[in-house]
Amino acid sequence: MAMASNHTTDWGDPNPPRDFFEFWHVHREVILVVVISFFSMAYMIYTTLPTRRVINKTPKRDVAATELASIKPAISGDEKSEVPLEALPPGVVARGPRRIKGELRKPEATRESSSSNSGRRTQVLVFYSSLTTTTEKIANDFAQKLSASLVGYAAERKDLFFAPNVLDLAQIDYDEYFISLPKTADATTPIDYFYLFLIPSYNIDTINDNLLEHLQETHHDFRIDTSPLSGLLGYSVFGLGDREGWPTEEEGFCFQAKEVDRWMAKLTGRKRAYPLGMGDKKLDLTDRLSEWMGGVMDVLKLAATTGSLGEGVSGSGDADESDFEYASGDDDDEIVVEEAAAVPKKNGKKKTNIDDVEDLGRIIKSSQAESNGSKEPAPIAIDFTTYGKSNTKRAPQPVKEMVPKTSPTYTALTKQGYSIVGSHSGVKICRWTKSALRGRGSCYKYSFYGIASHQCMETTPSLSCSNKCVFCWRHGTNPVGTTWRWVVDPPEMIFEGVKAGHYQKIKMMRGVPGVRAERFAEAMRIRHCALSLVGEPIFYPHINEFLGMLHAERISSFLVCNAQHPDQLAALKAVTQLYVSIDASNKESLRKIDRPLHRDFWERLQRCLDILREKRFKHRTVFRLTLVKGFNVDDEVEGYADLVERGLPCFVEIKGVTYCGTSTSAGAGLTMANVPFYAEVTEFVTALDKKLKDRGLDYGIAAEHAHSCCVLIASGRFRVDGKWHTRIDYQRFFELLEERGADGDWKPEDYMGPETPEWATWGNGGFDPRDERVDRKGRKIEAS
Ligand SMILES: Cc1cc2nc3c(=O)[nH]c(=O)nc-3n(C[C@H](O)[C@H](O)[C@H](O)COP(=O)(O)O)c2cc1C
Ligand code: SF4
Repeated sequence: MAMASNHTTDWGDPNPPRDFFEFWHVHREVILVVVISFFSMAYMIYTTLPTRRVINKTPKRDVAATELASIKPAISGDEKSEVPLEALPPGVVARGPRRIKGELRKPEATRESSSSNSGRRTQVLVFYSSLTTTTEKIANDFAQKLSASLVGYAAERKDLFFAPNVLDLAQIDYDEYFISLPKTADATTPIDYFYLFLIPSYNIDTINDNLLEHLQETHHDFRIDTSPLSGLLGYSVFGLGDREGWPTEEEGFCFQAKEVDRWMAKLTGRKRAYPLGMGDKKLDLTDRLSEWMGGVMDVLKLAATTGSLGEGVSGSGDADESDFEYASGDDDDEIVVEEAAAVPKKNGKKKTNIDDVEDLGRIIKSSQAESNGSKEPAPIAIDFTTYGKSNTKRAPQPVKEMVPKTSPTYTALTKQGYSIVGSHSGVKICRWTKSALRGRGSCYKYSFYGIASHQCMETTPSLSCSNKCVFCWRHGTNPVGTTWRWVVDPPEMIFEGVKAGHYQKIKMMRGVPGVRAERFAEAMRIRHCALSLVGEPIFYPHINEFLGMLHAERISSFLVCNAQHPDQLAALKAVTQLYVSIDASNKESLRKIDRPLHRDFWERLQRCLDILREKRFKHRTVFRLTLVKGFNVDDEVEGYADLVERGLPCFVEIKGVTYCGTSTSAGAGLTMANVPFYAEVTEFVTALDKKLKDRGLDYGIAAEHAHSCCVLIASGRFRVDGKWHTRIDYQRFFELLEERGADGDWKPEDYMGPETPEWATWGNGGFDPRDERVDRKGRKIEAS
């Protein structure tokens, strides 16, 4: 009976159980239901809060619970265009009990549309530390200049800034600025804060250490959001140091500014508005500072106008921020063995083979609908590469776009980071450009020819090509064809479009950890153009006009072609350096490796070599050999020597194919095993050099870039008094061009540059000593 009564007990039982176990036994079902319901409700409430990281606790540091200091709005909303900058009263900072909370990132909506009634103002705070007063003076002077510049801008744009406040880090309470943002008493005048830091470095104990400790502790304090300053509009740091005592960054030059920059990235959750600047007070402080200030001003105006830092590759607030590295495999025209690029799924089917002529038909069809709706008359198709009989019976076809926006090719290319310009051109920034911006090394073309990688634009006016090379890492994305059968975009449009695309991508690097302000500023002036991205640049019917536009802006041109378009090659006007890719030394090997669409591919290659031979006293001509083990290395040295003898190029670049990824390339069976070791590349180069010498040809091994597995053989024409001069005098090239015109008469020797730096010459590795060596994860590599 007792048992039965226990089972039937409920909240109304007049005989409640006497001990805990009895109670549990009797009420367990009800208790469980209540407990589960409670937790479910709590969870639901928690997950629907606007921000999940609200911590309603006082931070570990004591914060005085005083009234908020009141602040008069600087101006009323309707007066804003006439009222000058007004200094923010020092009492602006909040002193009340603090509710530390994280913030969701603001939507990147432009402020312009709402600025008239938002009444937001931007307050720049210039923090500095100083022991021997250099930075103090600079900070005050800097703030004055900034203020003057903002007054002008505010008058123009009706956006008002408060006058910058200069704050000595030795005098302020860090809690007020670095645990949360200063708050204003007047909620109707919301203020956006922008922090600037001027930090000298000291390897002795100074106030800098307190600041750094504070930033670090705040980031690690579990009671505070890891990015409590994410509401900042932006921040940027400038370091002062002395290279006399601390010559390099590794030896401590500006080390504390770098640290402040790093911790602020974490605390602000990626709000680095402009790259870290650094100046040496005895050498270049004025130049570097004004450069940095110029950049900061531009970003400030943008941020104040739009409420955001604009598009960008975000920096990182996470623990690995200094190790942030990009996925590689996007080096310029490097040939890379990698996983075949997957074209987006269509009807659930993944397409991994290449777009070929049949695919083009499909692309054309898909774009047909688009152009049918257009009222524009279709441009006339140009077929300039095929000289076969024309099919007179075929009905005239409307001309289509090579890469229409709706095509899978477009989607795949943009996913890979290309900006497609018009309907057949592309631009992308290569990993060396990114690397050079961060002082982590430039591409081999810097070592060999003095190309500044951070000022180099990589582009192509034709995404289409006439080969299907087994190692092409654009498999599945680039269209192919033997004839130009597409709409032809005007060169002006391509030129403006690729420049805009390039600059936009550079700007996106602004917040990336490690980007140097100095290089960033330089990168905003393109000096070189590598026409080699993907596809075949001379396929584009207006390539000469396009080159003329580059040169008119004093942008050098390195043009790479695939030795399949002899007529276009012959008609090519001046370029700074002209490349022909030689992917194999004999017909069979070339067929296997390049899988050319032209039936007379070998004859075309031979004709191209003859043209190059003719041009060698006009252009700097280069053979590019890409070594793919198992395809074009073994037993081919003799054949390559024959080709060199035939074309007599100024230079022969020999490069091992690059590996990136794990699987085979487009069914061609390429794996890591096809990537030669550097020792194998050098062995091949030595053998080729010997063969050339045996034939009495004046060539020698001039330079190397072991990092990219690349070696340069040069003609004796570029050896002066026993020293190699493989670099280019770009200034002289443009002078010659401007004096004598694109068809003018001059020789490559006329714009031969200075001596190849010793570190780049054969036997010395080729790594620029100014740069820091890091591995793929960004870890420093010690010099061996
Ligand atoms: C004791 C001492 C230590 C220094 N340590 C470094 C250092 O580690 N790295 C660096 O780049 N500069 C270092 N400097 C150079 C200062 O950062 C540089 O002179 C700076 O301009 C000083 O700014 P201030 O006059 O505002 O204090 C040091 C200078 C002194 C006097
Ligand atoms: S030449 Fe220019 S595009 Fe090519 S790898 Fe170097 S920096 Fe990049």
